[in-house]
Amino acid sequence: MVPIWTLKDADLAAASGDEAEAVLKRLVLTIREGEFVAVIGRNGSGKSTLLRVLGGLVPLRGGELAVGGSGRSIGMVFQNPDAQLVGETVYEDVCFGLENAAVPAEEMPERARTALASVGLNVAPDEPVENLSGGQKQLLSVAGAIVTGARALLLDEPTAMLDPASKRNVLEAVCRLHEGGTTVVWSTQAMDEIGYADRVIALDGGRLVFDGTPEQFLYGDFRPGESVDEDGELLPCPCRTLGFRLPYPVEVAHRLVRSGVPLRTLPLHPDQLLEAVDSLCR
Ligand SMILES: Nc1ncnc2c1ncn2[C@@H]1O[C@H](COP(=O)(O)OP(=O)(O)OP(=O)(O)O)[C@@H](O)[C@H]1O
Repeated sequence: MVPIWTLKDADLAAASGDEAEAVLKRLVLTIREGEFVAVIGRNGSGKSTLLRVLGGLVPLRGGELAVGGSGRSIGMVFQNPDAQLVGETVYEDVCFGLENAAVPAEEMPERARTALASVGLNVAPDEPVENLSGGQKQLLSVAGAIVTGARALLLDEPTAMLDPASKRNVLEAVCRLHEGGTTVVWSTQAMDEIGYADRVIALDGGRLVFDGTPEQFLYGDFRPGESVDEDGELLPCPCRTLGFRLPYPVEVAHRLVRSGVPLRTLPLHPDQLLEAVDSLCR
């Protein structure tokens, strides 16, 4: 797969420039065409900064960033939608990116309608942006990022303000784009979202502390069908070691395995857990 972003020893200081304040520290990372990368970490760990660096919004202080392939055709969603919404109305805002991308005027209404529908933003196109709720603004900013058909998306906690149904709409819309080949970098605090990615990277104090698959992050070295010591701890895995909470279905799976239930798959989502339990009962 073609590399899109390659970071070598990337360093970035906070505004003070003090080494102790560094926000990215010697980061070595390559993100390739077609990947769906979930970026996780506590508040202040450097997730937004990393996305801004990849998006070319913040220059590095040290090290290198090479950008290739579809890294030049990106759609971005900022953590705070107010920092990115520019139109007075919903329609104007979602068309802004289309104008910049020189999309013919006659194509705009249909493309805008499709993008708004795909994230499930059900408001009138002439609704003033200032009347939208925080979550509706977040949906609008996701629609604005995907409307141009960008081949790479940088999404900074795009579901942080969304209700469960809207969160699902956005996840499904982004998963559909990923299935069509779009590269996705998605930062999140929500552990239940990382199972949609095919790669997880974890940051801690600006350093990369994990880089692997969701299964490795959530189940460590455990393999389906293996048994564990019933008196032992839950399965050791980077998610727990790094102090994050397991997603609920994964925690249930860990407990089932510890109780001697021979799960044949490693569920990441609630429906996969149901399927895994169902298959044991058949
Ligand atoms: N413009 C800025 N000026 C100075 N320091 C900054 C700036 N932006 C971020 N920082 C610092 O960089 C560090 C990483 O911040 P960043 O926003 O990247 O973290 P994050 O992981 O996205 O956090 P959160 O989950 O709270 O959004 C923090 O210590 C923060 O104080």
